[in-house]
This record gives sequence, C-alpha cells and structure tokens, in this order.
Amino acid sequence: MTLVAEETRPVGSEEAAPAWALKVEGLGRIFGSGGAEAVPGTGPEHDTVISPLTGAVVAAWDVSFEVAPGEALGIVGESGSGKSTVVRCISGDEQASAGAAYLRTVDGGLTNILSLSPAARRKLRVDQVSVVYQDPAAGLDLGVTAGGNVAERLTAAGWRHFGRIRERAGELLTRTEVPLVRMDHLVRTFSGGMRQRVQLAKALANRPPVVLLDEPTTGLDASVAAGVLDLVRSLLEEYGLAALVISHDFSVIEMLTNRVAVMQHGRIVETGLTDQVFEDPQHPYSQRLVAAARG
Ligand SMILES: Nc1ncnc2c1ncn2[C@@H]1O[C@H](COP(=O)(O)OP(=O)(O)OP(=O)(O)O)[C@@H](O)[C@H]1O
Repeated sequence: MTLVAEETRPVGSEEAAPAWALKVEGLGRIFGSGGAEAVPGTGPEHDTVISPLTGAVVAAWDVSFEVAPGEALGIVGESGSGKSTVVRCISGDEQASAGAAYLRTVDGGLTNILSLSPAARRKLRVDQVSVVYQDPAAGLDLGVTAGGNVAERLTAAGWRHFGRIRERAGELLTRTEVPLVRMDHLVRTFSGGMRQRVQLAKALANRPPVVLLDEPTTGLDASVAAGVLDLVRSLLEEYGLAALVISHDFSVIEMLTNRVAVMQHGRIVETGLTDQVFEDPQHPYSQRLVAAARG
C-alpha cells in the first residue's frame, strides 16, 4: 500500500535519518562567576582548569562528539578532567554553560535538549536517555524493592496495569541476572554487584535509545565487576544502544567501547578507535595516560 503522504511529499524533502543517536556540540560548563571570559588561560596548553582571569573552574569546554545507534563511545581522562561534568550536563543533572546536545529521537534531532526546561529534561530521563551511576544509590531508591524500582520507571512512562508491570519488571530483572526470588526484597539488602544489576534493569526499562554509564563498575570487586561488565556489553549489543561510557579504568573502556575520547583539563585532546588510541596514542597526554595504565 502506498501512503498518500508519501506520494504528495515534495521532491527533495526526504532527509536521511542522522547517523547519530546523540550529538554534542561545543558543550561547556564553567563553575564560578562570569561566563566565557573565564576560558582563556585554561585547558591542556595552560595545564589548568582554573581561570587566571576570574578564578572560575572551566570544567568542560568545546566538547563535541557523536554517538551512533549501537555504538559505545568512551571518555577517559584523569580525575578532574571533566568526564563526569560532560555526562551530567547531557543527563540534566548539571546545567551546561554553553553548547548543544541533540537526541535523534527527540524532535528528529532538531531540539537542543540543553535548552529545555528542567521538567522536560526529567521527562527525557524516563525513556530517551538513561544514566547508570557509579553509586547505585544515585539511580535507585534503596528503601524500595528491586521490582518496585523498575516499576517506578515503567509507571513514569504510563504503564498502569499492575500484572503487566510486574511481569515486565520480572523480565528485566531476569535479563540483568537478578534472581526473581529477590524481586520483592529491598535493594538496601543487596550486594554492590546486585544493586548495579537492578540499576541496569531500571535504566533499560523503557528501552531508551541512549544510555550514559558513569564509572559503572568502579567500587566493585574485580570478579563482580567483570560479571557486570559482561552483562553491560551484551545488553548494549542486544538493545542496539548508543552508549557513552566514562571510566578512568582502561580495561572497562576497552571492553565496552568502539571509540574513545581522551579528556584533559576539560577539553577533548584526542578521539579515535579505542584499539588504535590505546595501541598508538597520538597526543602526548594520551601517551602518558596509556603508558601509566599499561604500568
Ligand atoms: N560543583 C562544582 N563546583 C566547582 N567545581 C567543580 C564542581 N564539580 C566539578 N568541579 C570541578 O570540575 C572539574 C571536572 O570535574 P569532573 O568531576 O567532571 O571530573 P572527572 O574527570 O569526572 O573526575 P573523576 O574521575 O574524579 O570523577 C574538576 O576540577 C572539579 O573539581
């Protein structure tokens, strides 16, 4: 069947869907008074994020990248390089000072989500962009059951039927390897690894196209972290997610991501295929970082 709308669409009006699921352009975040006048004198070439002019902290500046559906982009950098700030500005946990971010599924990728109201941004978190935090307490209500935590995300998306919510929560928890016998237990009683699995189930409940993972396995025992990483990797593949993964741990980035951006003093200094950047880093800072990680 041919749709009338297709027949009457003017020639040349069909735009190819953008290759990206998430696009970030010129993102900046300055802590402290004043605006962009704080930027000169900061960044890698000045070896500081603190403005010599205003004293403000230029935590991130001129950060741009795209993430395609099914792709995972890593961000690495030393503590304080601005990784979390970038994620927090995209998630809405932090207000950006400059730049734009677009989600392909929001208004066809035409709306700068950074300019939306806090309420509109909270809505995006229900089914457009999820965050998995290092600290499960940031993404979960520890005083609520595992099933209840997942159900909360489903009801926020409009699910109303108790039986179906419970069924879906059970499916998600099973997929993230949380034993169903624990579904009605308070998350507070769970181990760190199990809490992270519940956080993943909740983050993926409404199948958001984009997921932001902020040090998802930091703080877990090595063997537990390996299991959670395995799970994350298979979920990213299975759901065809666009993922942004930040970690100071190269093995996490190597395992989860196809491409990587290296941040230093609030700026991206190098971007490339993860294998290539780790094998043959070009920027002197990346070279130092890789050498330190390799021991
Ligand atoms: N609320 C704030 N007020 C002032 N400065 C801040 C604030 N939050 C972050 N910063 C500064 O911004 C810079 C970037 O911090 P950010 O947490 O993004 O780095 P990071 O690379 O994620 O580090 P880590 O790996 O330690 O989390 C740091 O210099 C930090 O001290």
